[in-house]
Amino acid sequence: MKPLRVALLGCGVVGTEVVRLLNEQAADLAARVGTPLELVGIAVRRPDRVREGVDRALLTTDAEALVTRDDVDIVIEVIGGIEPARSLILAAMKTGKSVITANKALLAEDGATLFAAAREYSVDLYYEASVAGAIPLLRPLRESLVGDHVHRVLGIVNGTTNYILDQMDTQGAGFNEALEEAQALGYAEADPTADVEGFDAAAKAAILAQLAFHTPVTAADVHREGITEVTSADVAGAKEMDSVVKLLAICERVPEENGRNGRGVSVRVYPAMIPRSHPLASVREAYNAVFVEAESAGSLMFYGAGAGGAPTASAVLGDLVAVARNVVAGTTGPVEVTYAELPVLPMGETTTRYYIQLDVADQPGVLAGVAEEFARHGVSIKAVRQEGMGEDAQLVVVTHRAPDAALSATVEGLRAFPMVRQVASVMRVEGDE
Ligand SMILES: NC(=O)C1=CN([C@@H]2O[C@H](COP(=O)(O)OP(=O)(O)OC[C@H]3O[C@@H](n4cnc5c(N)ncnc54)[C@H](OP(=O)(O)O)[C@@H]3O)[C@@H](O)[C@H]2O)C=CC1
Ligand SMILES: N[C@@H](CC=O)C(=O)O
Repeated sequence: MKPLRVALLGCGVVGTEVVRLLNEQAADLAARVGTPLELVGIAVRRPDRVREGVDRALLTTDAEALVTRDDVDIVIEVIGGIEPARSLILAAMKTGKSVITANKALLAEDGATLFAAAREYSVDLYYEASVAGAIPLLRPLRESLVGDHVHRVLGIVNGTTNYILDQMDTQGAGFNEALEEAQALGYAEADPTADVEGFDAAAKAAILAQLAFHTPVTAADVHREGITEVTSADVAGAKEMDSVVKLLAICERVPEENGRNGRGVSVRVYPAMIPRSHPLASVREAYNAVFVEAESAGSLMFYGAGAGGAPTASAVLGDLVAVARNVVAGTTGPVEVTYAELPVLPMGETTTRYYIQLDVADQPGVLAGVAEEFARHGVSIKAVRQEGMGEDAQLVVVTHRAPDAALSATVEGLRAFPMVRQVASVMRVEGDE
């Protein structure tokens, strides 16, 4: 049978593993698709770079010429970033090629343009590898759960930051030392800012929210806080609470009194304390895990390798087989439909809980004064504990749920409170209700 011809854009951490799997599993892939898959070209920036196991004769720096070649059937994009990836994907689709991409940054910024093009040119756009690496997560959301009503998606979707926080928690490592290790292991993006400032997780949260709630969500809609401000004091404070700090991506419907769809969605990424008894607390190193809570299905957990060349290439190859089968059958798979126009609510309206550690002067009235500040903003205290005495006292306060704006206003008030020497740690609390 005539082989299906595949063009690869990018041959870095993920791309080299895609090439290896295509070569090593050629016979099995051909049997699964029903026809051989032939790699006909690989676009890179620096063709002279050493790439183990890659046939140099396939390399080109002219990516546009490669994707528009008449004899190419399927394009895999693992360059990353917005441009030239977007133009190349659009050029490929315009010339009738189905596309597989791992590019969460592009999907979260301008997925609507890509989905519209896929519809217009009747081609597939598959992107399982863009969220949580090897973990089959998008296809379950897009296909298996499409008949259900998803309430919440909560998870650890960035391997680099999970690795860093895990090293800080278990090894007492410093932030920079742990980041260097994550980079050496190939987890971190080329520019680690995307990981440690939460941009990578925010892009993934946007993709998850869009699929879960069938509503348009872009990275710009996501409330984002990274882990660069997480201190050893925060990690130690979490330990005292028998908790651990994790960078969480949270997508949830915000209920309204009598409504089913909710009055909107909340999509957010921030470091938060979760109890050690919570299943997400035991997600170590660069692993990812995601909970999906749906009306009929109940709670589902997806766990596995969320980053790295081989795991990500596994997801790319899964998409490749699915797309290749569609090409052989002369059809295309499901296309995203974002029919619900749910507003993404501002962070200030989202209800959260805070852990706050204060260095205070242990004088009569300090506790009453602190409690008064919480009351002034309508924030209810769940637990309070004092440690130390005299000049060296600390108050640890854990709140009940309150609008995030009220909680942060309380913290600002406490910073200005004369008997509070320092607000030593502020961390949101998730997962113990
Ligand atoms: N690494 C990971 O664990 C994961 C990555 N992803 C996503 O996969 C994608 C690829 O990531 P990764 O492999 O880590 O990235 P790398 O930086 O390792 O590789 C990028 C590749 O793209 C090539 N490239 C860059 N610009 C151009 C251009 N203008 N024209 C042609 N080729 C170009 C580079 O060429 P050259 O080699 O010559 O520099 C390189 O081969 C990204 O979208 C990323 O977000 C998704 C999940 C996990
Ligand atoms: N840098 C990302 C990898 C791909 O998504 C991560 O650390 O999770």
